[in-house]
Amino acid sequence: MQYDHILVRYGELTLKSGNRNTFVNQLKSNIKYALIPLTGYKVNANRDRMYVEVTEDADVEEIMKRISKVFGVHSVSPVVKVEKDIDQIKSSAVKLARDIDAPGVTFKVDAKRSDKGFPYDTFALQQELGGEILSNIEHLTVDVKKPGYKLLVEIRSDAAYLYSRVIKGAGGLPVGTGGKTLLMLSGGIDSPVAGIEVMKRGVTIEAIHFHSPPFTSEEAKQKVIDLTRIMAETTGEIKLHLVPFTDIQKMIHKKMPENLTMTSTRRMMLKIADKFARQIDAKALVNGENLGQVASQTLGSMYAINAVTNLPILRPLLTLDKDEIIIKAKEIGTFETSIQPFEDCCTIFTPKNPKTNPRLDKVESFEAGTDFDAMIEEAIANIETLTISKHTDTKQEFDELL
Ligand SMILES: Nc1ncnc2c1ncn2[C@@H]1O[C@H](COP(=O)(O)OP(=O)(O)OP(=O)(O)O)[C@@H](O)[C@H]1O
Repeated sequence: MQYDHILVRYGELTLKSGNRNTFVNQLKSNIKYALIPLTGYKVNANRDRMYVEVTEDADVEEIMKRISKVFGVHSVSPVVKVEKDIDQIKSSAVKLARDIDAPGVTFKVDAKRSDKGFPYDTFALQQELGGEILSNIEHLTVDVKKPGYKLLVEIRSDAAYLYSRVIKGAGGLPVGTGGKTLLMLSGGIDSPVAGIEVMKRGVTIEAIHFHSPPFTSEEAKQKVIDLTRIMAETTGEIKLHLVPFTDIQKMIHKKMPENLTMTSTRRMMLKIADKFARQIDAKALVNGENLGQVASQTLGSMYAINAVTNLPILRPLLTLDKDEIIIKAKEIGTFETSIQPFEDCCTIFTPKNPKTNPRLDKVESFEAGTDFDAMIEEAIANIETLTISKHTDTKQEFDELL
């Protein structure tokens, strides 16, 4: 069957009646971005739903797959649009039914009529179309209770729409409608998943990454670029801020007792993220922390680390098990990149026995002996910012260039 439109149903947008136009426009622009560089489509949006008109040579399956991954999309269906004329509707219904025709297959016609002026009510329409299909197609039989296929017909004000498939969308809200956050992005499994989770609620992210060359490699930096690129696939460009962290890490190791270096490292990262978030007008920080997973993520550690900021910290993975996070990382496509073995600055400087319940007053008094604030200012002044989109070179392409 040749489909001429893809019907896009909105998710929670229905709840946001006040800002509906803003939401719809943002979703439209996010969908257009997700479809680059495909051709053969035109996106038409109205307050209730979106129709993407597709030409005969368009790759309808790929277009649907991409749209279904955009946050704010509840579901998509490939549809045939015809005039509200019973003969045209019948002929399209038969064509659709031919696609599912096979021995033993059952079906049911489900009609909806928002145009009450249409001469057939839903029951009569179902009868007409069911009868037409049965008399034209060899194998199909009707089963109204448990049909193998549903053939859906909607009679709306502008036209009639027919379809049989409903593909689940990503849900959530369109990215760009919920303010800005700063994601603390390591090269690990968790933080990219945390970023995607908050984007699902409509917020935009910029990412901040701490690296310590020459202790961390170019490959480790490229890995973070690759992760950002995957996150940017359906959501638009993401700014990635790379903070030179070597001097601060060296100083921490020189001045702090070994078992407090990890706590202090996290506090310095958070101080920088806090200051920088304010500069870019981000209203919250996001990280991939998970309660109890490692020494820095016990309640005691979080208390001592968190004390340096009063910005909200969003921790969307806080209560998940590692295997649940891995499933999500595989779904969004970051897992394979995250497990590449290039070391992060925290891994390299990890102390043998980090304190799992560090005392805040002790950490603060040790830190007070060093002018970390000046070093923090310097690190922020030397941040390198990259704008990453789905067109940014991947590590593989980057390697091929060398
Ligand atoms: N080098 C870094 N740059 C930016 N943020 C970082 C960095 N290292 C850690 N973080 C932040 O701190 C969080 C906890 O990091 P940690 O390495 O302790 O745990 P993790 O559970 O292994 O997380 P991940 O898998 O994201 O690395 C990360 O999820 C991330 O948000």
